Amino acid sequence: MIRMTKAQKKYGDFQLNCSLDVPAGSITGLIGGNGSGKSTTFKLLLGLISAEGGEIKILGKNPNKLSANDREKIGVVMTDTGFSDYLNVKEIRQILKSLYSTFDEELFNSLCIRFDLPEEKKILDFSTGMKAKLKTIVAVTHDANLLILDEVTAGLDVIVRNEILDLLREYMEKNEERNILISSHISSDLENLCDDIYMIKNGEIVFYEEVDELLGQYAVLKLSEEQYAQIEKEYILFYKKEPYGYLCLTNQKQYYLDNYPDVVIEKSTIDELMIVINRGEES
Ligand SMILES: Nc1ncnc2c1ncn2[C@@H]1O[C@H](COP(=O)(O)OP(=O)(O)OP(=O)(O)O)[C@@H](O)[C@H]1O
Repeated sequence: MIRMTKAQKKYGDFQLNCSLDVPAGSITGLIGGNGSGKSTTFKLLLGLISAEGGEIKILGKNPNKLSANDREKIGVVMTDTGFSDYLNVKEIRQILKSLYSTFDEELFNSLCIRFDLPEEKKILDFSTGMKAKLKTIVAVTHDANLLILDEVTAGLDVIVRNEILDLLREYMEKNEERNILISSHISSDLENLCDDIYMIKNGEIVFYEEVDELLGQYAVLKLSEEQYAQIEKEYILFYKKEPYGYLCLTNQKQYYLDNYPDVVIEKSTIDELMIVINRGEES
């Protein structure tokens, strides 16, 4: 559904050079710190900016060649796009009706009721959570095959975040050909939602793995200087110097459990993996 091969874009000192693949039927996460290139990647995919090199395919086409019909099949949430703040839900429903032949008004109405979105209040007076819910409802109510969601959960409390994640799971359950590409810097959101995760740093993909593998086989080892000097480093992917010694990321947790019973091996979350990868060195 999505294939980017060395897609390039330069802004001053920042150089994006991104390759990623999102097959149909999956939820893929793009994770990275501030300014790592997540939004730039999404803008390239949607043809909102043009690439300076590489190849980009979305729904099998170059983003600039997408027809209006193709665009109906893509649901989008971007941080800096959306409807005018002076519109209300009622007016937005009318716009969606004329914009999308596939707009599901019944679903839109029921989701607005479920998420307590008032009909007459201007978006200007919506809270951050209400705006995020509305943007997500818009993305999932025109029968899109693909959702591209940039930081849809940013700035939301844990309850609203979970409501939105549930909505995305329901969207996926309706059709096994659907898929989602979602970016976030809240990795726990992605851990509970995605099938696989790309990590982007300084415009380049530095890491890719399936979430089941990440949670099953990966671990962070906490080593003293002495332990670090002695340990087998073949299965250490990244390491990070700490005041007490080293944090090391491995994808062979069992090997270290079996062979180094004295080493502290933490059951790692994606947040911890991300810190070692982002702040550490490749082994
Ligand atoms: N239109 C632009 N003009 C100049 N520089 C830009 C422009 N858009 C993005 N950049 C730069 O490109 C880099 C990547 O930005 P991008 O918005 O893609 O990061 P991000 O990973 O989405 O960050 P965040 O999580 O903070 O939203 C940053 O250094 C940013 O300043």
